[in-house]
Amino acid sequence: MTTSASMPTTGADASPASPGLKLVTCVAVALIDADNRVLLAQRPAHKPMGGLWEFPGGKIEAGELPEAALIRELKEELGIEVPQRCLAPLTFASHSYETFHLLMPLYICRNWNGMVRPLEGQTLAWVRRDKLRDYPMPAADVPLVPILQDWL
Ligand SMILES: Nc1nc2c([nH]c(=O)n2[C@@H]2O[C@H](COP(=O)(O)OP(=O)(O)OP(=O)(O)O)[C@@H](O)[C@H]2O)c(=O)[nH]1
Repeated sequence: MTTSASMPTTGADASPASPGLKLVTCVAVALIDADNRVLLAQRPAHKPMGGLWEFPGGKIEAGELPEAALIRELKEELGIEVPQRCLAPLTFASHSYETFHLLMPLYICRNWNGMVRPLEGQTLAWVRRDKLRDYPMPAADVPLVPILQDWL
């Protein structure tokens, strides 16, 4: 089989052996600044997977399109306005956690309006390509990092 940099990756535990696992659809973005750095946000300590670093985004609500959900989350979390045309799909995560299966498209975006601010008290970091591995991430995100690094 031929592989490509943008080939989606599937978590090792994602298999039909996990029937009944709730499917959670979430959407996330790698925001890339003028210095080619990527924005990561640290999950608050009190939340599941607290302390890990993730791409900004969140759950898609019922009846919501993925891009609309992402635009909404970026406004709520970071105070930025992202035109839909500035969101380009990169890859996706499909990963079984213990209590749910996460399906998460990952977009990339280089252009937005406004200044990125941590509106939910989250810690933010602008991370260079070769430092991405220094930031512990949720298991679903681990296979996304080399795809993003190839692209950067
Ligand atoms: N935004 C985001 N979520 C991720 C990433 N990787 C990953 O496993 N997730 C998981 O996807 C789900 C995202 O939903 P969320 O951000 O709306 O949920 P949450 O647990 O932070 O809070 P909430 O349940 O109060 O809304 C969480 O379970 C989160 O751990 C990622 O890179 N970005």
